[in-house]
Amino acid sequence: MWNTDGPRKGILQSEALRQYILETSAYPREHEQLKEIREVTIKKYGCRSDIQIPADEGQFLSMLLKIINPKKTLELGVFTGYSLLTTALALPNDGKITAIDKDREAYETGLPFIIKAGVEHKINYINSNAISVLDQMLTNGDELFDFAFVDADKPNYIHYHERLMKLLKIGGFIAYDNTLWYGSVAVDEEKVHEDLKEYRRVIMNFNTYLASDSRIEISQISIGDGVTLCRRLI
Ligand SMILES: C[S@@+](CC[C@H](N)C(=O)[O-])C[C@H]1O[C@@H](n2cnc3c(N)ncnc32)[C@H](O)[C@@H]1O
Repeated sequence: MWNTDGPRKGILQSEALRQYILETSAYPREHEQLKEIREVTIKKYGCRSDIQIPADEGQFLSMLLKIINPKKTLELGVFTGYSLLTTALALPNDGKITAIDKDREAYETGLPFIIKAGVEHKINYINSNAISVLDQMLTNGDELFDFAFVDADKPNYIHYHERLMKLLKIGGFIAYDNTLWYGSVAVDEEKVHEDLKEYRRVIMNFNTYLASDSRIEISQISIGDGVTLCRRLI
């Protein structure tokens, strides 16, 4: 099925199928406070709310975390906290998440629901530019992470990856969001809407970069807007 208008015109992507997955399996099982974050985000940010991860991706992330059972995790790109609350709920009681974002107002929009869910004690929120925080962690020689979820500015993904290769334990995982860029990666550039072109190139370059990185194994998953899961081997 093809979208017929808007910035995703001509992109092979089934909105109907996506809606089916959300309504049949994701929304009926969505945690009450995740639903509240989703709704308050739509109310405050309108169309821009679609930068938060969708409910089905949240449930995938939650299951993945329960399998990995990490104690120390990192999130780059929090926005109003949908993926953050998902992670905090999935972590064991002694698990911690360091969450970095430069937009405090967005974080504070979702914070009342994180508090209501009773998991704020697992969160260390840092209101800053992610690259400078990672550089500071490298300088400090901080304890290594078991898991990282990356959903911040796409042009920095390669820079995040190089830092995370030093900040992640061997055997640890990184999940990169948006690695299919609304499906545009699979469409010829001339058919892609102008609004998607710049980051399409950035994401395609990043995907090629990851595919040739022998320090990791990877699996690219078509959920949400695409997630690439990496495991550090060396
Ligand atoms: C796609 S949104 C994150 C969505 C979030 N994971 C969720 O589930 O709602 C991207 C976020 O990255 C943040 N961001 C972008 N560039 C950043 C940077 N250089 N350092 C820190 N945060 C950044 C933005 O402020 C924005 O809140």
